[in-house]
Amino acid sequence: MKDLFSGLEEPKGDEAVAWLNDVESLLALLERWVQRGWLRALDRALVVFLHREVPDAPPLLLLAAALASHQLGRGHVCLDLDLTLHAPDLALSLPPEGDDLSDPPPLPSQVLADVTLPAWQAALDHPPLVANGQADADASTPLVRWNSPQPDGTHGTRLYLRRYWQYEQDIRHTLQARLSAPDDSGPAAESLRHALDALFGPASGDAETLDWQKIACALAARANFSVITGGPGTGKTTTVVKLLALLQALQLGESGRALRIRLAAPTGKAAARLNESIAKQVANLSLVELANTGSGDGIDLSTLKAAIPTEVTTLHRLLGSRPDTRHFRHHADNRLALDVLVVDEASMVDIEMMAALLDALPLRARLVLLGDKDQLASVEAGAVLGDLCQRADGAHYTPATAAWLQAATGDTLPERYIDTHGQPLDQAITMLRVSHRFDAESGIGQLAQAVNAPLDDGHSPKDKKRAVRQVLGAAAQPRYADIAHLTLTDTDDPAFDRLVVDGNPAGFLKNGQGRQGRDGELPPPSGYRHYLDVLNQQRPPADASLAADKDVFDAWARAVLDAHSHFQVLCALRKGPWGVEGLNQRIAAALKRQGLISAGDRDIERGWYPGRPVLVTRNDYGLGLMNGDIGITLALPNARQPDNPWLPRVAFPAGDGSGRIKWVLPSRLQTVETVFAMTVHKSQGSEFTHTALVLPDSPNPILTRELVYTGVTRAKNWFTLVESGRGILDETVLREVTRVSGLGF
Ligand SMILES: Nc1ncnc2c1ncn2[C@@H]1O[C@H](COP(=O)(O)OP(=O)(O)OP(=O)(O)O)[C@@H](O)[C@H]1O
Repeated sequence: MKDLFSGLEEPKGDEAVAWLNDVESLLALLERWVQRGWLRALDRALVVFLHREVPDAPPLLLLAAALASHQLGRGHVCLDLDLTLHAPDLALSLPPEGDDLSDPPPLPSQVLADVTLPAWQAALDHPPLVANGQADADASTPLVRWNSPQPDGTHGTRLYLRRYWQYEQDIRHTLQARLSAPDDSGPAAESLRHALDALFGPASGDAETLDWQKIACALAARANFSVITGGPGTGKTTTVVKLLALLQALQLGESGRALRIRLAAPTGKAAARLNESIAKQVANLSLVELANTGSGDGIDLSTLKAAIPTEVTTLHRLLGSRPDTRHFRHHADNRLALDVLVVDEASMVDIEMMAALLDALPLRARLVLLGDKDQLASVEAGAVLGDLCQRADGAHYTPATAAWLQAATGDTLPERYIDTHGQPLDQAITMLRVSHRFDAESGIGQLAQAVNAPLDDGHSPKDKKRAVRQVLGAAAQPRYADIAHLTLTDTDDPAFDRLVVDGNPAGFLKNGQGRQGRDGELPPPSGYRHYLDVLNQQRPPADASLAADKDVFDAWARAVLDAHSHFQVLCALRKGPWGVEGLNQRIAAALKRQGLISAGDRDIERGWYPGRPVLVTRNDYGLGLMNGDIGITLALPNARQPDNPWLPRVAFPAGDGSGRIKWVLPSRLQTVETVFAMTVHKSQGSEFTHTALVLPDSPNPILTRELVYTGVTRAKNWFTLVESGRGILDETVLREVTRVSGLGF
């Protein structure tokens, strides 16, 4: 903590005024925070509004409101007063990204130095503005406080903006209703047994080699709410495809009418990726055994296969988002017409979306959430999947669940996963524990595991740092074939250019040559030169036109987009030399020096040029583009105006698994940014053949183990870790995200 803010000076002399004595002083303080980017203008505006509506609201209450509002922009659903008093400076966006640290306004730790928890709680006892969530939940105050008993007999307090408190309540109530649905609503264990054996093979009889995928499938078939969590390549998609086959087989066998199944993901990118992998898995799925079991009696194989959907939509589309309102077309009074909903990448679903989704889902419909609980949560407030999966490692199945699983799967659970005090939610969750993508030989898998390992009694911070360093090996002597580690001396270190242009194969064992993948030898790691070469080499002839030769241009765009997904630089921050803004410019300059892109300095900063990769940052339903989509700027031949050097269009994949390309005029793209570098947050749901994660040179609370884990697990075949400051990696892997919410179940 201390290190994070060591660059900030103490305020001098008359600065030590009583900021909390009157509202004017508080507003002046908030204004200084806003000017420095420590607080959002929106957070201060809330205080102005509350003060205008209720002039006698005490400054300490107004400060809490500003901080509670600010937490929403940083992923927390509410403000925990006690946690804030223990680490006040974490309540603001500090230290400001890429900002100079001199002449700072007072820090929250100074402002709150003399404030005690009882005094702050007393200030919130203000019925016109703050309702007590336990006693007068239906009041219409803008703020709600929730008191929770502490082990020492006192109570802690969380402060919510009402809307977010309501989301939390709604989610809790709906899930509780789903979890308390009668046990006999699903198929009986015996009728599942043959079908599960047909899909997964018979039980091994060895408790230590349990097939968790089979268990996940059984539990998800039993209840109308389930969560399947697991790291990369643990088989979430494989499991869900088999689950859908099983459910359809049971349904078709019983009634002849197929279930209405929908698949969704939070972003267009994640939807497209699931689309692709589901389509592949469905095509390869052998259903003969399933159709021959009692459950599938008389089912036509092709009918069964056709009843397993492969099309994946975004949650926004599924719920029917409407322009200019945060309300969806589907809600409690106009529910979705479906029987089963599978949501992939559920870690990215924020609390508002989860509340809307549960509201629109018929209670009888089955909901299956898939995701990696250890990944970074959504950028927006709430970490619903993480909250739900807090106990997933230990499983906590009751003896009754264990007996049911034994009957349904033939597997006997080891004692350590059985808990007589298991909660209803525990019975709905399965954690897949074996990666089929990364084996013990894979540095990417080992690094993800070492970074993700929690600190506990048997695993000290020192052990953890050592474990991570051991996987990385020495820079000149990598330990694993798929990982390289680059330590930069300064911002101009040419090693960085070598990485972004050519992928720095020299940093990998044997220059990345001769590695075998599932489908033969893997090409060595590449950098951005690869897609720019494809762009130049496969360009259609100058006399071709998009109107007349669409197939030719589509094939070109597909090849460029595919080549582009071979390499991606990820970083933690937006601002500063090691943030998106600084890196985008540096990478563009490096590519320009190599003659791979040609653009003036001004265009590189804010214009369009051939080869510019862009990321869509907000859903645009008019254009059919989703937040997270990546497009590449291409120059079309301009036969009508030969003296106009280029006709710019941005090519995006249609994202529906069809391989079609959308060609969009740059002027129609309102919310895009250059994406030579992308934040780890934005990269969620994507995967790149070679991923390079760049850590900044100074500490920042944004740097957490979840961030590094998410970055590492974006890599498919090659991963490069770039360190620009000493000790930052060590510090980062020890820091964990603590999302403040009341959704503990
Ligand atoms: N039980 C298994 N035995 C062998 N291979 C498997 C098994 N389960 C999955 N796989 C293979 O492992 C790879 C990853 O599986 P899958 O895509 O289902 O995992 P996932 O958890 O959905 O991955 P992601 O991290 O992409 O979300 C696939 O190639 C799949 O065929």
